Amino acid sequence: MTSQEQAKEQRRVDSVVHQITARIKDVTTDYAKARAEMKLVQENYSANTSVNYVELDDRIDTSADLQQQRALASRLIENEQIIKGQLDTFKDLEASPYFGRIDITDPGETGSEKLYIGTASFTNEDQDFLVYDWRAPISSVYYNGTLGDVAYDTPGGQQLTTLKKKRQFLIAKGQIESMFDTNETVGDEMLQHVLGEQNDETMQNIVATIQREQNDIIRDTRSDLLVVQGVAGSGKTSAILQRIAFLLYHSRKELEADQIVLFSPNRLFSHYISDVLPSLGERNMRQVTLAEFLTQRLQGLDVETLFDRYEDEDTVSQKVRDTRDFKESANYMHQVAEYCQHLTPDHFKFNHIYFDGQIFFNKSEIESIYNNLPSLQPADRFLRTKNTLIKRLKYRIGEEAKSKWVNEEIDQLSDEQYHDLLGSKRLHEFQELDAEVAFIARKIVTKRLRVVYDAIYNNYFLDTYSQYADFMDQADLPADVDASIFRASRDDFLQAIEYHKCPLVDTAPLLYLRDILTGGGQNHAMKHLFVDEMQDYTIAQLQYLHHAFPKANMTFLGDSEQALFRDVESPEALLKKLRAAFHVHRPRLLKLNRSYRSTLPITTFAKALLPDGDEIEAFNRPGDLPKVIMRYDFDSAVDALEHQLKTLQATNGMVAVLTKNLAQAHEVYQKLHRNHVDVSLLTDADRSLPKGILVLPIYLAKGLEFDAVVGWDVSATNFADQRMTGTLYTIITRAMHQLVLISIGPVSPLIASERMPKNVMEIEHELT
Ligand SMILES: Nc1ncnc2c1ncn2[C@@H]1O[C@H](COP(=O)(O)OP(=O)(O)OP(=O)(O)O)[C@@H](O)[C@H]1O
Repeated sequence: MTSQEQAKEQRRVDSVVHQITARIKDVTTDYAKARAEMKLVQENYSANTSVNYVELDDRIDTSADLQQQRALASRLIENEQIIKGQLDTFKDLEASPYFGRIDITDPGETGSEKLYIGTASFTNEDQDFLVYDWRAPISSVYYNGTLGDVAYDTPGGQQLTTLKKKRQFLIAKGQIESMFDTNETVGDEMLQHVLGEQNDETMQNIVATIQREQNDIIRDTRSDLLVVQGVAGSGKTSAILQRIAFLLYHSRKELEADQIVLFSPNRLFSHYISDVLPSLGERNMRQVTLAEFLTQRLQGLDVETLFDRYEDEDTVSQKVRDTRDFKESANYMHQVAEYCQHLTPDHFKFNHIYFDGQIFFNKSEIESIYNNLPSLQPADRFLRTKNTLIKRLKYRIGEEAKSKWVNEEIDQLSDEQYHDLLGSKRLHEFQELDAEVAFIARKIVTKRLRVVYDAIYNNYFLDTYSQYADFMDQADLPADVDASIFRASRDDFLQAIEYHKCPLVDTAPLLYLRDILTGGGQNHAMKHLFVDEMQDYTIAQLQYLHHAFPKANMTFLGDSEQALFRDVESPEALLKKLRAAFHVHRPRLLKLNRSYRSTLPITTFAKALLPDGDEIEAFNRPGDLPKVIMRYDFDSAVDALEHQLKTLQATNGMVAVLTKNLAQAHEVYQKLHRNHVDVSLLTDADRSLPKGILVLPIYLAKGLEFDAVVGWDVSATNFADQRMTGTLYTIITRAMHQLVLISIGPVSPLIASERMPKNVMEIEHELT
């Protein structure tokens, strides 16, 4: 590229930046005005609330007034936020207005048109686009097309054009740092530059360098189930976030950020990705971990997490595993649904409803209400039972209101308490005093019997735990499941419930059963459901999520090779299972085989670990060979670790020691800490990554990446067989630039295998 050409492009950058700066000035003035207006309304609002609050007769007028002011305030807040958002976007554009240029010639035209593409659109006063948003229909030409004729989708249908030139820029602080012309989707020079950088504490957007196959995921608006199998570091998480930004842009009117939910692997991850959408001018979607979601739905129970399960995974027998596999299968969930559909009233596990230690509604009464209803769907019948109970409760409130104690209580009321009970009713609104007293009496009793109402409302009259145990008693077991082990798992469930705990394996079927019988638990407002690290979910859990968000399109992303503590499943087999379980219309499987995160030597090493690692395509970024260090006792292994950490820290920002489980993380952390090494131990409760050296179990590092990684104790004892391949592979692929593995005693057969070429690593034995 000639320097003349670069100077010409720089002049355009200067001109665009100049116009953006001018716009920032205008918008800053608008913002100041919006804030001043907002402040005025707020002051007015608080003055009104304080003056009239105690004057009873003014209450109603004031509240109407207040409501108006509240509405005005929320409009102003919204306005202020929009202006603030614009301002942030323009400030980002001012530093780096665009990253790409395409020259296109439309059919029938002779000359070509230059379009510049950036993170957001910018138009001048004549409404000419100086920068196109990366999500605009025309921008897909930049990501998808090689030079020549290309087609792109627009709301009006497919359009054709000829792509004459594609240019990439790296612009910082208004200066072009480098630019390249490329015929590829996005040229490798640019990627080399971006990927070679040190890790930031949070993830960055990748809009300037989105690859063609990632673009397919991002711009898919057709599929109702999109399953992405992507190797470690292939940009699955990045693709999710850019996809969300894309969907929000394309359905501005119909889709809000909080109608999108992302299930993320852990809380650290939630923090790690939190800056991406704001950097693209969008609000973050909702984020939840599976453990948080289940705990929220099973309030009062301490739900076992996947992390708890990993901790004692080594001790589980094959027979127990078979039972667990059954309970996590689509077949089991199907049996739950069938059971609920065919449940007869005499098999319902109704509970008495108690008040003050006495039975208030007897379960036989509840059963007979249910029994006398026509045979509808279980949930409808349950709802009607609930309504009948509420009616009966109201009747009993009416009766109770006539009793002596209530009258006595009314006599004891102070004026203020009396007014409070009247609520929105006004004094003397009743024609007769008796009516007013009767009203107050009902209020008193209603308040007293609130617990009964709550018990009905919250469906406490159905003992879902016993019901689920009853389901297990009649479940149809597959041949490989041992009846006595299954029976024991039923007893374990009931025993856990006694202690207010719930085994993870039972959560999805239990919730499913509860929802079908009681008609709750479905969120119809959610339009998109994303699951990252899908390989860590069971089919039963995914099926429950589909049930819980029935209107949501689903995007599931994962890497079957990163399944922790279990065997790998092919993506095709998984899609087949999902298809059968979900009854979707437009499923699609996409694969990402190119890995971007790690250097070539690290990816080559990781590939060699996997039986079908050849499918992984490494991005060619140079770096040191991974080091495997063997020591023969814990103390000398820690010495080696300390030494390595010192070296790694000199050239790397984020260094992590990754262990198989929390117990080992504790052990290493304590020893390092005692030796005065500045380290932090991360646990499930942590939400952000501190600076310096980190020690954490691998399951908390899922989805994350570090400049340098030390894999702790990759010995034959710790990583004994192929069931640990996924765990080891996940550890290795967290490293961007440097990787060290330390083994106490002989190294794992997974590393010392025939398949592993010796030239992919540097081995250091302890000299004894
Ligand atoms: N097109 C791209 N341009 C620039 N960087 C990219 C691109 N795709 C991926 N990356 C970078 O590669 C790294 C890995 O991406 P990401 O975390 O999205 O991968 P992943 O498939 O979710 O990984 P894993 O399954 O191993 O957690 C990140 O640093 C990301 O920024």
